[in-house]
Parts: sequence; C-alpha cells; structure tokens
Amino acid sequence: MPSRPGTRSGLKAAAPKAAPPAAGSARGSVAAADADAAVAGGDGADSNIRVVLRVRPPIKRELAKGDGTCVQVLGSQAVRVAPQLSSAAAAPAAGGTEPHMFSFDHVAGESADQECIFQEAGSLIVDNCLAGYNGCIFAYGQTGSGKTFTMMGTEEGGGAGGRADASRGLIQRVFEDLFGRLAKGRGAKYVLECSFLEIYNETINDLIEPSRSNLQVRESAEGPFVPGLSIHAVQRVEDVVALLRTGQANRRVAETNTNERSSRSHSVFTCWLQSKTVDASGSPTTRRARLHLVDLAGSERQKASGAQGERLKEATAINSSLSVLGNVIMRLADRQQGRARHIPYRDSRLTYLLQDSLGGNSKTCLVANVSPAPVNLGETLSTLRFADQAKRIRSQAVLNEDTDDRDALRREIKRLKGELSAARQQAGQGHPQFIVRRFCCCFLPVRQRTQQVHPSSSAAGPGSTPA
Ligand SMILES: Nc1ncnc2c1ncn2[C@@H]1O[C@H](COP(=O)(O)OP(=O)(O)OP(=O)(O)O)[C@@H](O)[C@H]1O
Repeated sequence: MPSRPGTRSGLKAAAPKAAPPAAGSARGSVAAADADAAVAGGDGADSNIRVVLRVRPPIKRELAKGDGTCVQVLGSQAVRVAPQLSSAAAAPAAGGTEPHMFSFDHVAGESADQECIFQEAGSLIVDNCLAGYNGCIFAYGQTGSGKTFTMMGTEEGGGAGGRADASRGLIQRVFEDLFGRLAKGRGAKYVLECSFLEIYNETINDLIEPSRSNLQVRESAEGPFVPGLSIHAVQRVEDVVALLRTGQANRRVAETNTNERSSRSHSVFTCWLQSKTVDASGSPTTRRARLHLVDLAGSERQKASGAQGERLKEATAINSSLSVLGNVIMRLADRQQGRARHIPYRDSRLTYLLQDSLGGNSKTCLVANVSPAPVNLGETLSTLRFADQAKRIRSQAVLNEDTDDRDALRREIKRLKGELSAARQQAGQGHPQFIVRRFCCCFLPVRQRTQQVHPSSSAAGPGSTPA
C-alpha cells in the first residue's frame, strides 16, 4: 500500500463507487513501473517552485466590450502588462503608464492548448512522482481566469472523458501519462489510490462521499492528512475520470457576474502511488509518492462579482484563505533570502493541508491563470506578483525509496549462521540453561530477560524501569 496516513491510521480504503476496479483486486498487478524510466525522470531533490503562466483568450463578454488586451506575451518566458495593449501593437497606448515586465519558467499565450500546458506543468511532475518524489500542481488566479478549464477541462464533471477530446484538462492528462508510463514497465507492481476533497467556507468535505463532511486536518510524520476522507483505488484513467466527474458534480459552483460557473470552494485531488520494481540483479526497489492536484477558488472583488448573501459569505472565505496563501508565499520567499520568518500555515485549512507542497517535501508547480481584459488589470497584476514570489521558493523534496540490499542481507544471514554454529559448539560443552540464557539475552528486553531466564530473581523488581 502507498504510505499514506489514512491507511496507517486504520482508515480502510473505500471501494471506488463510481468505477469499480477490475474483478478481484484493488491492486494494479497488470502493469509495472518502468524502473529505468522512473530513475531517469525527476530533477533532483532541490528545486524551485516551477511557475507556468497561462493567459486565457478573451471570452465572449470581453470581446463584445472591445477593450483590447492588457497582457502581451513576449516569447515563451516573458510577459508585459500595461493598461492598454492591443495584441497587434507592442507599445502601450498613448497615456499608458509604464508597463510591468515578468518572467516565468513558461508563459503560455492565448493560443496555447491543453497539451501544451500538460507538457509545461504536468510532465515533469509525473517524472518526479515515478522517481519517488511528492508533487503538487495548483492552479491560481482571479475568478473566471481559467483555473477549472486548465485543471478539469471543459466537460461538466471533470475531464472531457474521451481521450481524443483536445479540451481534456491537466488532471486527466497527468493520469494518462502516469498510467502510460506504468504500463511500459516489466514485471513490477504498483498501487494507485485517490481522494477528492473541497474546502468550502473553511470546512473540509469529501467530494466522492459527501456524507463525510466537516473533516479535520491532522499531521503525521509524512505530512498533513485528513482522517475520515474516502480513498479509492484506481487502475486506469477511466477510474480517475469517474472520480473527477463525481467530485465535480458535488463541488459547490454558482453563477456570479464574472463567471457563469464559478467554483465556490478550493478542490484538492490527491493520489498516492507506490511502485515496486526489480533490477537486473533481482534487488527490489519500492518508491512512494503523493501528488496533490489543486483547483483553487478565485479571488473576487465584491463590486465586480455582485456577490450578496451566501455568495458574499463564500467570497469572503475564499478571499481570506487566498490572502493567507499569499502571506505564506510572501514569507517563504522572504525566508529564501535569509530573513527569519514565521510561516502562518495554520491560519487557513488550505495552507495547513498544503504546507508540504508550498515550502517543504514536494516538487511543486504553480499554474498562474490570468485574463487579458483591461478591466481585470489589477487582479492580473496581483496574480503575477504572487507568481513572481512563488518562483523564488525552493523546496527540498525527499526521495521516498526503499532498496532491499540483497547482498547485505546475505552477509547478515552468513554472520548469524556462524554465531549459531559457535553457540551449538559451546552448547556441547556447557549446560543447556546457558544456551537458553544466551539466546534470550540477544532477543528480549532486560526486564523480560530477568523474569524469564531467572524467574526467581529480584534484580528487577516490579515497577522498576528496564535499563
Ligand atoms: N484557455 C482557455 N480557452 C478557452 N476558454 C477558456 C480558457 N480558459 C478559460 N476559458 C473559459 O473562461 C471561462 C471561465 O473559466 P473557468 O471557469 O475555468 O475560470 P476559473 O478561474 O475556474 O473561475 P472561478 O474561480 O470563478 O471558478 C469558462 O467559460 C471557460 O470555458
């Protein structure tokens, strides 16, 4: 089983409701992790958060207004933002203020398709995951900037389903790549399990089994986890798509002035992978990785979104948790420059749950989404500043790998056999009690030794602490 706190705490892996695994077993024994590919993948333990910027095309409403654009993509890594830039003209319009320049690992313009975003944001994370590193991809940006489009694709319910559909999202593509790579393996085994939750008004709810609501975050040696969350074994991409559909259907979505289908909660799709490979000499290696795929709710200005009542309450919770996220990122970036900083992870459920992915044991990629419309200039600049700070954060991912060193085991067996044969020889010369004592002294704690080998001994009285 993958090393995940839910398993260790005794939580049983729930059977996937939407897509039962192939008959008999929850384990993926049909395919194998390709050890060579897994080892070759990954980019080492230390790396900065990778930042990919995606500028979505103008939507109908924005085109109808005819305001042009405020974002200009300059090559594959730079972007310029100014109050009014037409996509044809490079210079800011007359009276425009100084443009703001930003650079990122990759900048995807309006024409970039979903596959391009997968190649830039997902592919390396899959490499790292197979190599045994935890990973996280999170989509950030103002409401209506394209986060859900990026992560889930267009079809309602998550992922477009058909593999030929070009609009399927990043999460589906990550699993297509992952399963494809696992299937190329030779003889090794893997186990893949997933969960899907939302953080709505600071409450954690299970998106696959909605009766599991108001869940808590706990910490374990392997990072934060959510006890009580249902966990589902998956064996093929279709299982993942079914989970995404079920979860998206249960996620809170509502119409606002700025987005017809605005996500009112943060969603976190998590998968745990454990793969076991055997090298040419017969030595097995087990690798584990946890991958968070996060579609954040978008920041919104009350005036623009027209939120009232329940919508306003949601917007306030969204904005406040995003503000904690911004604060965490700012402080982590400060810390990178040598300034001592307390990181307020516990100020929101989102940052508490994702603390490992933000400043710790994870390979993380941020997909920052922006709208090109001049009316969104303020929000676009704020997203770009957030992304600019995120790219300065360096995480130290830990390789989750166990290698059984057969040679070492053989040497140990040989040594123990030698000791046993020496003890036998001595036994021929001494009293049998001596052998029993010698054996017990090796394997029992002092107190038990005293009581079992010398039941009448008073050297260790009741209540005394073993040495
Ligand atoms: N790259 C893109 N190409 C075409 N259409 C896009 C693209 N990105 C977003 N859209 C469209 O823009 C609209 C808003 O996108 P989406 O719902 O993904 O935004 P969001 O950031 O998730 O918003 P919210 O935070 O309110 O949930 C949708 O109609 C979506 O189809």
